[in-house]
Amino acid sequence: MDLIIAKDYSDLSRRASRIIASEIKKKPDLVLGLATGSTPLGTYQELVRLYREEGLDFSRVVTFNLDEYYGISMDNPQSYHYYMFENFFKHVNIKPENIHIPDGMAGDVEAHCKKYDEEIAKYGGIDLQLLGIGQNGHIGFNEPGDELLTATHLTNLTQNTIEANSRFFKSMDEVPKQAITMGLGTIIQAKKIVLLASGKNKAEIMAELLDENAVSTKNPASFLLLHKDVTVIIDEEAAMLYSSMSHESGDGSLKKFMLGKCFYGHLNKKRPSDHSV
Ligand SMILES: N[C@@H]1[C@@H](O)[C@H](O)[C@@H](COP(=O)(O)O)O[C@@H]1O
Repeated sequence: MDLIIAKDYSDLSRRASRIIASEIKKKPDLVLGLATGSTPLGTYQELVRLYREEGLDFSRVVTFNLDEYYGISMDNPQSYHYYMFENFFKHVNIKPENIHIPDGMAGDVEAHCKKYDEEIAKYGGIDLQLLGIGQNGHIGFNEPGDELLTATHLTNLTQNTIEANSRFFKSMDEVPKQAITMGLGTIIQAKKIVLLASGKNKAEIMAELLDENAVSTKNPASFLLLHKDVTVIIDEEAAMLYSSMSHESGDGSLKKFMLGKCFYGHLNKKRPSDHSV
């Protein structure tokens, strides 16, 4: 796992978009896994800018979104369909037939989920998966619990997630209580993963993820520690607890981060104390 500590949200968004752009240039028919929430918004804006100003070509890119609320239709402004079209798809030259998002109104959910995974497999799996993280460690809508499911499935949202996501809705009652999400297996099979976290409200979960070096179903994102190509990009606010804990280790080294390398992106150089494994 590589860790990049970006200066702020704009820096984080630029860095994430550059990684995605470089993968598209290497493989124009990239299979791109996409996330929603507020964190990737800046990344989408940057990608749109790269399309407009630098001709980044999405015409052969295939996308699969991580998740969708269950019980709301795609024209509902709170749906992830709506979000993706408004914030990204309608601004670039992606082909509608190359866009895949779980259907929140699917009648036979089980069959729909199965088909979603089959479709991903048909394209040879996801090349690059973009991820945000919930304050409770959820990725997609894989919530902490006693077990985590591997395949795409219908899931119940935890109270913590319902509360966190209620900021996008008029009232708590309107927040869907269920969602369709890719499973941990689908996510972890992506060839490359980029996880983004921004802001103080992600500091605790990021410290837990980066400092503990342990895998637990209580923190679904911890399974990313097992993946060989994960880049975590966080801004200084989200790194707040992680950095200070590490710096308090005495010699100023980021010694707890043993599984990969830490890179202070905005300083434009590796710190002498950084670990590379
Ligand atoms: N299902 C999405 C996740 O994929 C996302 O990572 C999370 C964090 O959202 P935000 O970036 O707004 O903090 O929100 C939702 O629950």
